[in-house]
This record gives sequence, C-alpha cells and structure tokens, in this order.
Amino acid sequence: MNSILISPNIRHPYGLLLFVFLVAAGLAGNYFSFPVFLNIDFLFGSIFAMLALQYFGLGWGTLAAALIGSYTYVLWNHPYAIIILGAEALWVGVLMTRRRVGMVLADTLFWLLVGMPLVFFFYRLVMHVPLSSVTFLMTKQASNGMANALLARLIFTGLVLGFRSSQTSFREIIYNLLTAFVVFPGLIMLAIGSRADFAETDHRIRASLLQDSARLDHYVNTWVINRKSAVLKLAETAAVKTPQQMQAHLEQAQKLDSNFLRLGLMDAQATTTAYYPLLDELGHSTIGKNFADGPFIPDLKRTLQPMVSEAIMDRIGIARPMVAARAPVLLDGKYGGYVTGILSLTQIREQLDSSTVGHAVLYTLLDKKNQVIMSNRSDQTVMTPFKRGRGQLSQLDAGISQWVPSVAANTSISDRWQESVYVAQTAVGDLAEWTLILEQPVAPFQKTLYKNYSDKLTLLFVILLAALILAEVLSRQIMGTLDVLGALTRNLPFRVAASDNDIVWPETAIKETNDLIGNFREMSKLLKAQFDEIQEVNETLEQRVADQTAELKASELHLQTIIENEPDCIKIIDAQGRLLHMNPAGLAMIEADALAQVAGRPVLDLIAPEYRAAYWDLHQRVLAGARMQMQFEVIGLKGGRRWLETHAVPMLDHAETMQLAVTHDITERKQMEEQVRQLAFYDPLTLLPNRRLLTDRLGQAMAASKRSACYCALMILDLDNFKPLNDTHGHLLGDLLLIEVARRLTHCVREIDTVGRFGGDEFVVMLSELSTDQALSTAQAQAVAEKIRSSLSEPYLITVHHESRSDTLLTHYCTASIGVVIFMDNETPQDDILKWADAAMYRAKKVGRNTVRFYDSKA
Ligand SMILES: Nc1nc2c(ncn2[C@@H]2O[C@H](COP(=O)(O)OP(=O)(O)OP(=O)(O)O)[C@@H](O)[C@H]2O)c(=O)[nH]1
Repeated sequence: MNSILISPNIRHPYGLLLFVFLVAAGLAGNYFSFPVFLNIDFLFGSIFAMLALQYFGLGWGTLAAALIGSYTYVLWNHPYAIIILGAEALWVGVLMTRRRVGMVLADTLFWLLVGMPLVFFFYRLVMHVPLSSVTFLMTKQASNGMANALLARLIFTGLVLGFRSSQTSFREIIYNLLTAFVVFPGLIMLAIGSRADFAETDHRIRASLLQDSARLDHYVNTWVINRKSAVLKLAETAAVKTPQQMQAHLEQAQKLDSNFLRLGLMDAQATTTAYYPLLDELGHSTIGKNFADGPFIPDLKRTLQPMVSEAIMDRIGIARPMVAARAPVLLDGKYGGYVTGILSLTQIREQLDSSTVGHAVLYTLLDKKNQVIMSNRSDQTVMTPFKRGRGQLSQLDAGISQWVPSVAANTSISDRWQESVYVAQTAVGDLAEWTLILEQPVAPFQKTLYKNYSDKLTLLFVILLAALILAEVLSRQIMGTLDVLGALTRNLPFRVAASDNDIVWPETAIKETNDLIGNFREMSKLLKAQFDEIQEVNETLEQRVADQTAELKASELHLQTIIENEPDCIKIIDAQGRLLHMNPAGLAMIEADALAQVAGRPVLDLIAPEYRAAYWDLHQRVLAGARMQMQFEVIGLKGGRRWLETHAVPMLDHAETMQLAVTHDITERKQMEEQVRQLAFYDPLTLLPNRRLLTDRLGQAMAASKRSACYCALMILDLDNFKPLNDTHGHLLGDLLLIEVARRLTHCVREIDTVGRFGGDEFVVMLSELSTDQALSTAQAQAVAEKIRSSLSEPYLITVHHESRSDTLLTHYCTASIGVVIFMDNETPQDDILKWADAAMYRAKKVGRNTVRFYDSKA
C-alpha cells in the first residue's frame, strides 16, 4: 500500500476531545450491539478503536482500543476482550506504520495469526468452553473484527477523500471495496439467516416439547386409568366372591397385566385374605398379613373411591419406586375391605425413555409431594424432592418456560445458554396427581447452530481471503505498471538529461495505462531533444561567459592598474562615512603607508576640524544622489596638512549607496595663489601692504569712520637722506634698513592700524577709530607720529657681509619726515587725503626733516 495515513494528531486543538469522543462512541458501539442468536452479538466498538488508531497513531490508538474493550469486562466479567482488542490495534498499527501494510490486510493477518489463537486460548484453555462453541466464537469474532476494521477504514478514507486534505492509494480503495462487497452482504445475510434459523429452531424445540408432553401425558393418564379400572373391577368381583375364588382372579389379573407386581384382597380389618403371589421374595406366605396401619385406610373408608398411592420404595424385593392402586370392596354399600394392586412403573419408564431418547429430552415424573418418581436426569434421586439447583425459570408461553441456571460470573454467554433448558411441566396421572416435567436442553441445538454458523463464517472468511488475493492480483495488474511508471517518471527530466534514452518503459495489456506510457515515452523524447538543444546553447553561453569573464578580468586589471597609478586619490566611503578603499596616491596624501592603517576608520578623522561639518554635509548630499565638489584641508597621520580638492559622486554597491571620490592635491596651487596674493597686495621686501592694499584699507577706514563718527589719521613717512646709504653700502644694505624701518613702524601702532610701503623709502601709517573729537584725535595722531619719528631716529645696527673678509657691524643714523592728515567720513576723495598727507610730509622735509607736520589747508 502506498498511502497509509496514520498520524499522531493528539496535539491538535480538539485532539483530546476527539479522542474522548471516539472512546465514548466505542463504548456505546459495544453497548448497542447487534444480536445474532443465543445472545451472541456483533459489537461495533472496535470501529472507533480503529478510527482512533488511524487518527492518533499507535500509542493512543492502542489505549483507545483497551478502553473500549473494558466495556466487555463489565459485560462478561473477563478481561479477554481488552487484551484481544488492544492487541488488534497494536498489531494493525505496527503493520501499518512499520511495514506499510493496509489496515484491512493487517487486520485479516491479525485474526488469522493472533486473534483466533487468542480466542481459542482464552475460551477453550482457560474457560473450558466446548470446542464447537470455541470454533464458532473464533470465526464470529474474526469476522466481526475484520468487518469493523473495514468499516473504520472506509469511513476514514472516505473522510480523507471528502476533505481532500491528503491522498489515499487506489490499490487500497480496490482492496477495501472488493472486501466490503464480500464481507458486508455476507455478514448481513448470515446475521439475518441466523436469526431466522434460531427462531425456527426455537419454535421447533417448543413444538416438539409440547407434542411430547401431550403424548406422554395421555399415556400416563391412560396407564393410571387402566390400572385403576382393573383394581375397581377386582373390588367389585370381590364383593360377590369368596377370597378363595378371588385368589384365582387375582392371579389371572396379574397375568393379564404385567404392570401389577402383586395383587391382594384385604378384609375390613386390612388382613390379606387373597394375594398373588402367595409367597413373597423371602418365601413367606402373603396371606394373613395385616396392613391396618396403612395411612390410606381412613381415606378409603371415607371416600369409598379407588385411589392411587404416593410413590413408595418397594418394601419387598429390589428397592424401586412403585405405587399401589386401591379400590374399596363395598358390601351392601359399606366398606368391607379393599383390593390393592402394587404397580411397577417400569412400563411408564420405558415409554418415557423411548419417547425421549431421540432428541435428548430430559423427563422427570414427580408425585404429588414433588418427590421424584423417575427421571433420566442423572442429578435426581428417586424419592427425594425434585431439585434443579440455582437458576431462573421464566415463562415463555403457554406450557413452556425456560430455565437458565445461575453460573459462575465469568462463564461465557455460550456456556450459560448451553446449560439452559426449555421446560414443559404438566399434571398427569389422574388420581395420582403426578407432575411430568419434560426438559429440552439447548446444548445440542446450540451445537448444531454453532457448527452451522462456524461453517458459514469459515466459508465467508475463505471468500474474504480469496477477495483479498483477487484484490492484490487486480491491483498488481492495474497498479503494478502504474507503480513502475511512477518510479520511472520520478525526476524524469533528470533521468532524461542523464541517460541516452535508455529508459525501459513497461508494457501492459491495459489500454489506458499503455496510452499513458506512450505519452510519457513521447514526452521524454521531446525532453531529451530540448535538453540537448539547451545543452548546446548552454555550452555556447558558457564559452561566451568565460570569454567575457576573461575580458572583464583584463579590464579590471587595467582599471586596477590605472587606479593604483593614478596620481589623484581615488577613494570609496560607505554610508556611515568609513573609508573602505583608497589608492596609493590617496594614502600618500594622508601620510599612510598601507590601506590597513586607515581602512574602516571614519574619514572625518583625517579632515581638518574646520572643514568637518562641511565635508559631512557633502557626504550626505552625495548619498542622496548629488555630484559634489569641495576644497578642504586634511591632516595626515604624521600631522602634515594638505589642501585637497575632491569630486564626489554616489556609487551603488549591493543596494547600498556609497561615495566615490577623486581627490586632487592642490597644496602647491594654494601656495602659489597665496604668493600671487602676496605679490599683488604686499611689498615683497618688507611684507607690508602695498599701495593697492593700503588704498583699499583707506576706503574701508573711511566707511567705518562714517559709521562710528570717529576720526582717522593718515601719515606719509619718507626717510631722510636714504640715498647716501645705498650709494655708499649698496642696495642690499638699504634693503636691510628698510626692513628694520618696517618692523619699528609695526611696533609703534595698534593691531587695527595699518602700516604700508608705497615704494622707495616712503611708508604710510593709517590710524583708525581715534576719537569723535577732532582735537583729541589730532593729539592722539600727534603722539603716535612722534613715537614713530622717535623710534625711527634710533640708530640702526646693520651687519655688513663681505666676500673676502668677515662681517662688520655698521651703525647708521636715519630719520624720517612725517606728514599727517586727520579725516573723517568718506566724503573727501582718497586722492585728496593722500595728496594732503604728502603735502604735509613735504612741508616736514622742508622745515628740516626728522619732524612731524600736520596738513594745514591754509598753508
Ligand atoms: N636700497 C634701496 N634703495 C632704494 C629703493 N627704492 C628707492 N631707493 C633709493 O632711495 C633713494 C631715494 O632717494 P631720495 O628720497 O630721492 O633722496 P634722499 O637721499 O632720501 O633725500 P631726501 O628724501 O630729500 O631726504 C634713491 O637713491 C633710490 O635709488 C629700494 O627698494 N632699496
């Protein structure tokens, strides 16, 4: 079987509830059984045990079976059903899960190999049930169990197919259906038939018993009446005959009726006057014996009617029950003695024996005191009260009752029924007031019925096995090829791809399967062709990919070489701002020897603090997709500062955006620019602002003075008699003096003031933000000018270098003429201010040099 469907579902939310339900249903299934006959029932509990097995698996299934089996413990007082049902669930579960055998086959095997031997063991060896009953019980329980398993499987697979939650095998469906078509009709017919048979047997037993009873009643009654008439006739004769004459009558009467053992005539005093035989068994004379103590005599005298005595044991000869028929002798209508006939009951016994011998009927004849007169029951003693033992007698219908003996608690039902008897009890014997009990034991009928149904069930069992074999053959025929086809077509594409069309396709006589195989064959051919084609394309593609990979590798190598040798820095920075890659040129810029020194470090660490915020902004914009450019300074690992210009673009790598930057070292350019700036605005000798810068600063000072309303001052200084120094000691010495002048000037003024050189020996000093008061400002300017004049007039110590001899120290005296102009706001043109200062300076020259003169517009 391919599909077994046995799963542990107990942890399912409603698993436990379902389990309890199945156990309860199983118990109910045993309770509401289907009676077949003689209290033999078909039980349905194991259907639910098998459902539990399939739904909950081996352990829970076995537990459910044992619980369901416990009901029969209550029912029959023995635990065998628990054992058998539990073993059935265990066996079936193991075969289903470990050997993948279908449930019905597994259950059939169980009953053949385990179940029936177990029934035999328990019922025959432990409970000593008769073999015929055991055979019947074995076949009944096996059929019952298998039918239940089949029903459970049909219900389960029906539910599975209905829910479409899983699959079940076609082979098992064939198995189950074939089996079901054999088992269920067979069992139903058997059950119906058996009940009819039982009813008929029951009817036959009762009818036969009633018939026997009527016939024997009649016989016994007639027998008693005949004997009574014979004695009455002798008593009438005795009334008119002498005892001697009666002796002959008695002898003749005895000869005519062998039932009479003895016949006698008693006189009114109960003394024998005539008797046959004359001698008893001991040889004593029977004449003259007195029976006046007979308890029946008062009755005879009172009723004057013939009577039959109670049974008594024969006092003469062999002790056997006998009765006496008595009739009074009437002399003139009065009691004058009696005739007694001692009757042997042998004829009645023979009649009862012969009437009952054929069908094992038990008879018992009781006297009016319910003492056993005769019986063919071995458990009854003559002349003792009739006793049946403990049991229950229930009336069935007119004249028939049933006796069921009380038996030990664990006696099987079949045993109870075997012990039971049908009873017909009637009053017989006329005057004798006897009771005839006829009893028909059920056992022989039960045996016949059991034999009959054992045979039928065995036949059903054999048919079932034949059906299973047929199912196996059929499903092999149909499904075998499909199974092979299933195995062959498993991973068919791979097989086709791996082999060179060497799949051996099965052949079958079934057309549909053959068509299917043909289709698969065609499909595999087509697949093979397509695989070959794909293979070819693949190979071409692989070659192309290999070529392109080689090309790519070469191109990557080129790129690598370019990057490695690129004089600019090429670097990659991840989204978090960490340096991932940098080429050697870049590493040199940050004074690193190897990438390992900086890889993974935040790039901001390398950037000069004042540029970090701007650089981070650039990084974020680049990540957002912008192409950016920026100039900034880095601080190398060894502390060196460099100016860099970076061009950054976003780069997508494995869904992460990063920054790819090409960075150029612009340190030299920046230095050049600085130099140019110096040249444009500063005097190269003294490094003081030149005329252009000074003019610019003058403009700024004028604007500021307008805002602050403070006065400014502009001084123009020209060195006195500078030319001779040049002429005497050369320009180089003159230059040194000019540098010293510049230094002294710078020292004389505040930070905010400007000192510049206009060229030659002419310097400019601009004082800003003096005071809002003109006089005060003039005084301040005067003081600064004086300070400058005084500072410049200090001697200059100049080291003179000689080529041929050692340096000499030259002391030079030099003064300056200073022209000062005070101004405020920017209404006055710059040129005028300069002109006025120049004019003032000339006036200072004119008045003798080394002096300070303020511009005077009137002068
Ligand atoms: N060493 C040197 N000399 C310069 C430089 N520029 C101008 N000179 C000289 O400075 C001198 C300026 O001379 P003047 O100002 O005309 O003459 P002076 O000797 O200072 O006389 P007074 O100004 O009238 O007192 C000239 O001899 C120039 O050649 C310079 O950059 N270096």
